[in-house]
Amino acid sequence: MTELKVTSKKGTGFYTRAAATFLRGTDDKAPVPSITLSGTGPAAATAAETANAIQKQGLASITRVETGYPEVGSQSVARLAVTLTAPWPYPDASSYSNFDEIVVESYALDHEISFAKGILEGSIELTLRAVREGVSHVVLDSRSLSITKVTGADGAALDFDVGSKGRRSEALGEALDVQLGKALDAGDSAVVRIAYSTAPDAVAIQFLSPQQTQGKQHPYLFTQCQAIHARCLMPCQDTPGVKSRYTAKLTVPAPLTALMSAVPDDAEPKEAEGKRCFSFTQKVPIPSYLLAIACGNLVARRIGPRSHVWSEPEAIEACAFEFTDTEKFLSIGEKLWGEYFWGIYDLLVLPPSFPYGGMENPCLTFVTPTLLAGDKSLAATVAHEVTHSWFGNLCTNRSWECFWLNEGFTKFGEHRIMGTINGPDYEQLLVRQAMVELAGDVAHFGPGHEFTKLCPQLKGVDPDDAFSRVPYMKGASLLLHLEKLVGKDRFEAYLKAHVERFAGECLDQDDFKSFFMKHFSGDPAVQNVDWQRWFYGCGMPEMPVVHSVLAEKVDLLSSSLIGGYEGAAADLEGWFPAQTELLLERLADHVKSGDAQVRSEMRGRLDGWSAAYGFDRTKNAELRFRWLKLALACGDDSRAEAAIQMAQEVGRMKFTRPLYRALMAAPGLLPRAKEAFERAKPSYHPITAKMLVQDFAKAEA
Ligand SMILES: CC/C=C\C/C=C\C[C@@H](O)/C=C/C=C/C=C\[C@@H](O)CCCC(=O)O
Ligand SMILES: [Zn+2]
Repeated sequence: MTELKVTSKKGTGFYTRAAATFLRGTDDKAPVPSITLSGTGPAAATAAETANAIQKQGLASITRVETGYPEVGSQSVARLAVTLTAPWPYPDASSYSNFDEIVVESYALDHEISFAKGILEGSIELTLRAVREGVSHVVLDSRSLSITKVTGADGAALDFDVGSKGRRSEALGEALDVQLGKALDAGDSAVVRIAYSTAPDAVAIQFLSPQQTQGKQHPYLFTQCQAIHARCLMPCQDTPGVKSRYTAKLTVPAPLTALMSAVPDDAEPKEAEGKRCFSFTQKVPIPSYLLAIACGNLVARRIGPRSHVWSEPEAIEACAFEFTDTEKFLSIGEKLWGEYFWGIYDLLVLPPSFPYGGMENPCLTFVTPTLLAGDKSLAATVAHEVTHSWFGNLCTNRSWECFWLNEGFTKFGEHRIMGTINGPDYEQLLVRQAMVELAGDVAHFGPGHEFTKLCPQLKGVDPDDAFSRVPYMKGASLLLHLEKLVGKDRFEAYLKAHVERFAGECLDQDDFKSFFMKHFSGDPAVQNVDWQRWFYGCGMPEMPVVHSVLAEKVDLLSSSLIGGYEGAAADLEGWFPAQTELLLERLADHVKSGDAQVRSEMRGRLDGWSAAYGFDRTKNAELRFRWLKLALACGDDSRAEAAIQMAQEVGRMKFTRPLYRALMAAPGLLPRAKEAFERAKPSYHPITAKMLVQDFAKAEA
């Protein structure tokens, strides 16, 4: 093991310089397994800061900072495990694009959707602006696109290559490098037009046959671009660090309707020769991950002054009923964070294979049909997506390494909106419930895992692999912590100022911190925030202090049930479904932390609980999912079929992945789970299928 030992009372700068000298002096083909930094100070913080500084200088990729910091003699030692790699040459860990030299200001899409071939065929015209002197090429992200022609503004062909200079990988796809035919000065514009078609197995797109839709008459298509799947749809700078305006023309078979994350140009499409042509404009610059397309037999109902809900005709009444609170969420958001910027706020309820609860596509949030509980009880997801109108869509994370700036702010905002409606005690209940779920995800990765950091490193990593509740709830925990330091009113004023400052821009954790510290400049309350630990520390964050009578009621009932009380329907009278969710989480925690005897005892009580509370009959997907997971954790094989059925019918990964994982973990059920997965695979969205293939590979390894 090659080791650098630095023993000093000096600070981070000293360590960083010493580590940098050491790294530069080594043969860069030989990996350096570890560097040990020892110091008499708080070595843990120093190690984390050093790792961050080394990374920021592009000297090395730090695989992990070990936690533990044992005492060696009188010193506490922090160990940095370092893998020496060539500095990352691109401005974003998840993109090959050279957006530090030239940016896409706007683009125009022109596509025909071919359901027969399972592809989109057409072109994109990019308007570029150089941001450096002498730029002669543009590098775009792409994945499996068939590119037929690349031309400039005058129609003359431009040279291009795909995946050259090692810019091709499983995680990032292939760089499309286009020569502009001249060197641009900073501020100069250029136009590039690319004719291409998408691949039939594009991960961003799911094509559904008529049989897979509710109406069974027409095909359906929808996209999911977050995090880095827009490159399967179009050559683009697929980084949240670049925002562009777009227009689009979509030609689809009649009588289908096309929708996009934009405002339709016309009330009705142009129709001719069995085809319909829709056009759209998104005049607010957005990052590539917010591009979205849907096409199917779709109808709309008005649900508010600026909102419609869209779905297949068979579900439209249920959808219109479920989402009537949308305008309430929007107007609370406006009070808290300022003007709603996007004109319309429509919802599209997708088929069950939609992989997420919701996706904040501007002007047209996509949501899962698992929100249709029939009693509006799961509409908090809409409050979440509405909150993205400010946090994420307007003030955007600069890269996926600071995804928490989208999701942590949004989770905080979602809870605040729901708390404004149902009271602060309810908000605290949601926080408590979300922290339980966060603990589950941290335990799943392991408490020292890179992905448990608020700002993880993602070089060479598929962001889908890093996705968890960490950016959501560790991020929201940081905001709750800061709010506690400065007080609620001052924090609310700060959030408004944050939106004003970063609207239309991108930010990372350093921008966030600088602005926060400037806003509260000189305030002693914020001088001791341990930013390093919040941003780069692994594992669970400090738990927000939660006082919730609603949550206490849950604790009381779960203790009674665990203690042998049989339960009665009246126990849950007047309860919010979120309380019942927490109850089921609590019971599952008890089972997971117990031994075989505990599992068997709890298994024996399941039928009684279901008789009392109707768990086996619930139509609420959140409750059904938790109930089935609890049953599997207890070793109750009699409910395995119901779990398999839910995992097969619902493609929302929040449910599908843990259900399969629970089945895989149950003694003897792995082959049955695998067989069920193989049968259902053709109906899953490609992202869900990809993640499940990985989950099964891990379980079988
Ligand atoms: C630190 C993590 C780094 C990068 C991840 C970035 C994107 C992850 C990618 O997998 C896409 C995520 C899309 C999420 C969309 C909606 C979620 O808020 C839904 C949450 C789960 C659910 O309710 O179903
Ligand atoms: Zn979100």
